[in-house]
Amino acid sequence: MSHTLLLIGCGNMGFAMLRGWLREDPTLTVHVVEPADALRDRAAGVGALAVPQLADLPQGLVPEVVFVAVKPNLVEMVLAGCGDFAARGATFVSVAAGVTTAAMAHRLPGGASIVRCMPNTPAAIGEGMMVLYARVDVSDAAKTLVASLLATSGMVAWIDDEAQMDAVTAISGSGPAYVFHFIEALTDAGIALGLPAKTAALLAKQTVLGAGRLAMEADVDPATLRRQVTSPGGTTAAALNVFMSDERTEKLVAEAARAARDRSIELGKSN
Ligand SMILES: NC(=O)C1=CN([C@@H]2O[C@H](COP(=O)(O)OP(=O)(O)OC[C@H]3O[C@@H](n4cnc5c(N)ncnc54)[C@H](O)[C@@H]3O)[C@@H](O)[C@H]2O)C=CC1
Ligand SMILES: O=C(O)[C@@H]1CCC=N1
Repeated sequence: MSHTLLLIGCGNMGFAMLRGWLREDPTLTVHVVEPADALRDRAAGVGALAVPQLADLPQGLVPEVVFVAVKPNLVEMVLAGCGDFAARGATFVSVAAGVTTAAMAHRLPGGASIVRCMPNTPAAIGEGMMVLYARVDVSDAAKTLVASLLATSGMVAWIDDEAQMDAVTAISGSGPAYVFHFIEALTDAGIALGLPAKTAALLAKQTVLGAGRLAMEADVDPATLRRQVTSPGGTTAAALNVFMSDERTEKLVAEAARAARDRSIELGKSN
């Protein structure tokens, strides 16, 4: 069934979702509000109807879902201009890190239907991790619609405790950047060991892709998969001795995730 959506903010995350939606379902009508000319053109290029500001949208527009993908400090200001959509029954979905549904509700008419989502940028290729939290007053029909739309961007999971959203942000929201950083480091290591840059980059990317898919599809856990690569006294053991001595990697990753979680909490307090 065809749906009418509104996306406010079409930067990195907004466009990643938009591209996923329209690739999976070209019958969707997606209005976009995005002040930056080049980003509006990019949105129009994948089939959206893009305007610079809310006031430029068609009169009487009835979006079933309003996705808000602006920076956290702008969410409340944007929502303050969306009262008419709430009155027409829209469900609001914010992807902003840290911004609570209570802060959103504060800017919308009473009883507005509000969902919070923590997506990630692999949504652009239908491989996102889309984590959702709905306030108690969101109808089952609205939840089903939001989940089905976001399923076009990847895997959907619900949480029922909004406080967990800060941890979710630290793991899957920011997580792609950690993996990209690892790919950069593995590529640089390959180059340092004498591989041509293109070869090193290909090996690093395909290895991360293949390992991720195997971890997802295998019927054993990642620790078992790791052991299957590690011949006693072999090359992998030599490398893992570096990664694993003093639980170096675990400590580093835990510290990084804590920093992201703490920043998410701070972003919530400053709104
Ligand atoms: N980039 C990522 O991987 C993820 C980002 N998020 C969240 O998504 C939100 C957006 O982040 P990014 O896309 O990375 O930032 P971005 O800066 O790439 O995109 C924000 C967009 O909002 C536009 N904008 C500014 N004022 C506006 C207004 N009044 N009306 C409409 N659009 C306006 C900007 O021109 C910009 O294109 C943030 O709240 C962030 O916490 C969540 C998960 C992952
Ligand atoms: O860095 C950020 O704040 C956003 C939220 C999760 C990923 N990017």
